[in-house]
Amino acid sequence: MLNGFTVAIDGPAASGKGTISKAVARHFGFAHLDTGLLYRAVGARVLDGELPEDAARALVPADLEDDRLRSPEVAQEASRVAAVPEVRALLVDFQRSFAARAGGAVLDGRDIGTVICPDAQVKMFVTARADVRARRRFEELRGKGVDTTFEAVLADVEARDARDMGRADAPLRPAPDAVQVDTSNLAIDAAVEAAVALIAEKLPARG
Ligand SMILES: Nc1ncnc2c1ncn2[C@@H]1O[C@H](COP(=O)(O)OP(=O)(O)O)[C@@H](O)[C@H]1O
Ligand SMILES: Nc1ccn([C@@H]2O[C@H](COP(=O)(O)OP(=O)(O)O)[C@@H](O)[C@H]2O)c(=O)n1
Repeated sequence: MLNGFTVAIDGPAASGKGTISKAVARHFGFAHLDTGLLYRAVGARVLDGELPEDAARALVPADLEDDRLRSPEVAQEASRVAAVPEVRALLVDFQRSFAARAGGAVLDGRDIGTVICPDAQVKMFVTARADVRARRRFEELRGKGVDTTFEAVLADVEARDARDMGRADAPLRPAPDAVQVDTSNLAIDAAVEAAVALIAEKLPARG
């Protein structure tokens, strides 16, 4: 009954998209796709010497399991390859098929509500101040043993935001019908509750 029910969650780097997406997927039993991983996997292949378009064409599911994908170096390369229209075009079908799967789906990224799933039943645009996002990502990376500084993480976040908002193809911006949630002063539980309430309102009546 929920076939094709899609939740689109977009926003800048480390705003909390993934955290909210995972939690609502668990809550409603939806499948979840972190679309950033696709661009990160292309970026990782490019760091290994492939050309962006070849890398996007060669992508296989196992690429998404690579431990390196969460590193700041791969994040930077991901935002570079994400500005290449051919790369974006090669990733569209996979994302749309995922969105159409049985049982409902939540996809998080930059252009889900604007380009990939413009007809999504629920659209959220998650934001937070850059210093707050960088602080959270810094703590997360430090927890994983990555050797970095708050300043370096802030620079990464700001550089990627600028590139993601400034590109011509599918720039990062809220869809006109997206509900904007600023998590700067919102705990994870409260952010998840807001998302759950929003989705519950739009779910088709059961029974
Ligand atoms: N509302 C919040 N309050 C505090 N920390 C948060 C909140 N949302 C996410 N985080 C933390 O911030 C980091 C980035 O969140 P994540 O969901 O990975 O962001 P994104 O998917 O947008 O990059 C994670 O370590 C996560 O646990
Ligand atoms: N739908 C998407 C998802 C990610 N991306 C790109 O991929 C990069 C990494 O995305 P991500 O979601 O994994 O990054 P974080 O927000 O987790 O830091 C972003 O900076 C974007 O350049 C995109 O262009 N479109």
